Amino acid sequence: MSFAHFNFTLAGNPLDLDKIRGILTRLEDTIIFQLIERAQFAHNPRLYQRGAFQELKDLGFEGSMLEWFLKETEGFHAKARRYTSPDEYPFTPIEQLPQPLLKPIQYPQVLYPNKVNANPSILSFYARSIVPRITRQATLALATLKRANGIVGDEEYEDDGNYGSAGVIDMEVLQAISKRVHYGKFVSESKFLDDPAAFVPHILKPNRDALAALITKPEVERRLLQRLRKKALVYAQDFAPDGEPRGDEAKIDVDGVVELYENYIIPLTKEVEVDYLLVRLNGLSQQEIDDLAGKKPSAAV
Ligand SMILES: O=C(O)C(=O)C[C@]1(C(=O)O)C=C[C@@H](O)C=C1
Repeated sequence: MSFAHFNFTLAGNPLDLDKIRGILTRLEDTIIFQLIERAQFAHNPRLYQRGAFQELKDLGFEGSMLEWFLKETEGFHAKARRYTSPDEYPFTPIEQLPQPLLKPIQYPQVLYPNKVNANPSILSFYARSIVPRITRQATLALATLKRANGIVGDEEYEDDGNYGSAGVIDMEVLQAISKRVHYGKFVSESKFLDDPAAFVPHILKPNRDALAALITKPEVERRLLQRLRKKALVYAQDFAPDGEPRGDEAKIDVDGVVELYENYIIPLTKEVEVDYLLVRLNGLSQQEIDDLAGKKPSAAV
């Protein structure tokens, strides 16, 4: 017997909102720890620039080194059927990835069929805003070291040459953020089924702002940001051999982690929720839509 199909929701009702929020909370830990890992290295902007490495151009690859890492790694993961799971989304266009070698798993159809994919936005904000922010300390330390060793006037002070190490961590951060953001579809389906009549008119119109207002829960966001700051403060501590906190400089810019959630991860999750709702009635008959529009809410969320 295989339990693989339970993994993406840990069994039970996959649309239980508390359970989905539990998955989002667990992913906070993953994201914070991976950002701490990435913060050890300098910015290394060449990783994110298209065509920065002649070696890749010689291979006929036009994208950035990070995109190359993603394509190669996701190619391998695709063979192990990673992207057949409803909560896994590759950054490389799926048609450029190999077919799974393993037989597909028959996942229960929980989400309404859709093509919503926020990965291009995630990749762009991560490279443009997140990496420079969380690597600032490491980059400054590198510049100081280079200056102390007489390497002055070096424009590449943000570059420590650890492209492999930094890029591998980047991929892990990106995959965790992507999973988190695309869980918005499960959140959205759960909210929709809870009170379809509230959503149907705004989907038919369509009215993004009204849908965004329906899915937004300010108190949940407020508590999330509060919890995230506390977690980041604890995880960012260094410990002495006897287990006492050292009180040194934090291993990560805690404000940077909170801003990442506030300015990018939560807004993008909401965008995915709204985008998903906008296609939620596609292909349904008028009768089916009327039935949904006439349904009573099951419980307050
Ligand atoms: O928990 C929810 O209800 C969600 O929709 C998820 C989320 C989030 O990204 O964390 C997004 C929108 C809500 O305002 C609250 C939280």
